[in-house]
Amino acid sequence: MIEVQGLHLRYGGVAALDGVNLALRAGEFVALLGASGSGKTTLLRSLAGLEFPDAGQVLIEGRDMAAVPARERGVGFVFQNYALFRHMTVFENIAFGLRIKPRRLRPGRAEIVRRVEELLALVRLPGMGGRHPDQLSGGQRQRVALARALAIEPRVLLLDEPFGALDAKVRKELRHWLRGLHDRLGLTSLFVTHDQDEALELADRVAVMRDGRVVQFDTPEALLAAPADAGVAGFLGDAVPIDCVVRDGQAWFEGLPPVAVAGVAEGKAVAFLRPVDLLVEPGAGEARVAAARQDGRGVRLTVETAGMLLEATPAPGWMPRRGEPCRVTALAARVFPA
Ligand SMILES: Nc1ncnc2c1ncn2[C@@H]1O[C@H](COP(=O)(O)OP(=O)(O)OP(=O)(O)O)[C@@H](O)[C@H]1O
Repeated sequence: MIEVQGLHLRYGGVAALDGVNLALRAGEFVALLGASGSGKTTLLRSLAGLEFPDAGQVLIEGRDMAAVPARERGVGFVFQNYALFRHMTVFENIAFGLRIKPRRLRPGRAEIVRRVEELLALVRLPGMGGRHPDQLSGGQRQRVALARALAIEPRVLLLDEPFGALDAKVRKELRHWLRGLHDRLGLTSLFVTHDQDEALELADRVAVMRDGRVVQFDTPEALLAAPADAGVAGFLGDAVPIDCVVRDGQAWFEGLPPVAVAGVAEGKAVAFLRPVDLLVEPGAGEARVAAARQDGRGVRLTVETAGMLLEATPAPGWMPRRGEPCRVTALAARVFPA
């Protein structure tokens, strides 16, 4: 559906894209995840036809986009803080998406009214067409921006941190709603975020970018279970890196029992452990409860062992008390040579 092959783009001395390869299937919702400056926005803008790569190819539905201008790519685009036209009403903002269509595809006036009403209903803002952007909440404004992007009936939707500026609760609501809309409309979507929770929760597959490249492209489950390298492991799943030594098929730690590892070279290594990987039981052991509190998700536990503070998971039914001695077992670890 969307194929990116060997994409390179330099800004002066900086390789913003350094050989990007990525292939999205029709109907997929893919998150593009990466640290600031890893090239996410540049990749999205290249797909939209707003940047021109130095080398490589972008194919959409098998067609090479090199000579296809942005407005003819059939791609809808939503940015973070998408500047709606402030002097225009919501209706006019959305209609703009239709009016910029090439002349031969541009609908007539009555059709535009009908389509805008339909889009307002779709983004759950019926009857709001007469308002100006400054009379809307941030979440409502982003939905207008989405309606404007959807006005051209794109097959492909590109979203660059569309909810980045909104508070956590609204953001969470909108992302689930967006995922539903994507499914209903049968879109193929690429969603930029630097929020791993957002990526892992929403996407069918996640492309992790670093230094202008896609370093791993996988399902959320596969990314968490088998990160491609230490960089990806450290970026995902709240994992903490802990030094260890690999010997006889096990990783040996200070202050933790060894964990079986397969296929890692013997010698110094670094293990990434998430809170769910560390099971803590009450009773005499090397570790101590450093902090424990209950919240809506269960018990949040921090243990101290060998001078390290580690977030961990308490054994079922146990409410740990601060200072209590305990034993920590690592259930799994992702280990890479140091
Ligand atoms: N117009 C530009 N001129 C010069 N350098 C640029 C330009 N746009 C981006 N860059 C550089 O290209 C690299 C990739 O930038 P890009 O905006 O694609 O990253 P990003 O992953 O989207 O970052 P963020 O999460 O901060 O938005 C960065 O090093 C950035 O400084």
